[in-house]
Amino acid sequence: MSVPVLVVTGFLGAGKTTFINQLLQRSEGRRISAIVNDFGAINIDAELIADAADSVVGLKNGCICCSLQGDLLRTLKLVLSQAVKPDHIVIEASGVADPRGITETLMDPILWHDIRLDAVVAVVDADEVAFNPARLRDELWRAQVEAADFIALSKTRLSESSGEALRAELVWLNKTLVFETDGEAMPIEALLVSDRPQAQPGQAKLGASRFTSIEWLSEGPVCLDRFQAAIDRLAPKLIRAKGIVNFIERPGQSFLLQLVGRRATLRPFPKFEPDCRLVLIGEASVIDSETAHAGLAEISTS
Ligand SMILES: Nc1nc2c(ncn2[C@@H]2O[C@H](COP(=O)(O)OP(=O)(O)OP(=O)(O)O)[C@@H](O)[C@H]2O)c(=O)[nH]1
Repeated sequence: MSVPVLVVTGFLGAGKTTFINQLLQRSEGRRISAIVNDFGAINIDAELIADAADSVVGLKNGCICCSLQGDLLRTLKLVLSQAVKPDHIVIEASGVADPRGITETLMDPILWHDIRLDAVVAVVDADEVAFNPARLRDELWRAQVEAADFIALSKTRLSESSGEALRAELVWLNKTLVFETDGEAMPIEALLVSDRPQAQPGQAKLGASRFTSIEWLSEGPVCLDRFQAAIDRLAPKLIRAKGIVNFIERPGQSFLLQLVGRRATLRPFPKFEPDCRLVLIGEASVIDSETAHAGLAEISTS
């Protein structure tokens, strides 16, 4: 019997990891292996999912829709070679991935008998679209939504906006299977088993080259005020940042930074990690590694 695969796609910071964690929590005893692709060289998402899934494999430093297609195949083989096969495999695509590259990989003959693409879910950040309606015209955003069988709307409760433009767009794109990620009625049965049409091979894919991912590592804790000031300065140039940091002022406690568009949060991280690591993602035309590192340099200066 082939193992069904659920692909979770969605723009940078849309809420894919959060959604997968919710799904895993409601999976009622199914054995689920997760494959998580972070665009940057540091795989924060794999760590955020680690406790909830049966097994988690992180694929980093590239994108599984293009440069890491081979790695995805090898990882799937590895997951399938476990003593006990999973009931389901969930793949979190990076936020820059065009899902068509992934669905094509899943049809590779070496996996034909072992897995079957079951469904594609696109997580859509309703708050971001309300704030930035131009996102509806973004080619990558559209490719992710168009490839999806289901749309999971995240952050629907963050703003007053009714999300009318978004809903109209989804109807126009013929996306009727829409649900809210933080709604009680997440359609687990539909998400973990469904029939789907074959993807059309040969369509041009929107690669990761539009975005750049910048890593920053620092040994030991940093100064909280300087860190916040640096993030504030860099935020307008970024689409996404995440990482684990710890501060001189809060010994023994690590914090998880999440920045999506204009929203940044810093929350206690359940594990203590002595060093700091951040991934910053932006449009390559807006930010480069040098500018980002210059912006972060002050944090580490004692
Ligand atoms: N209020 C609210 N916040 C959310 C929701 N979904 C996700 N978030 C927050 O949005 C931020 C990004 O969520 P993630 O789940 O890491 O997003 P992602 O799509 O995996 O991000 P990338 O892998 O970097 O593209 C985090 O701070 C989450 O806590 C939601 O439905 N409501």
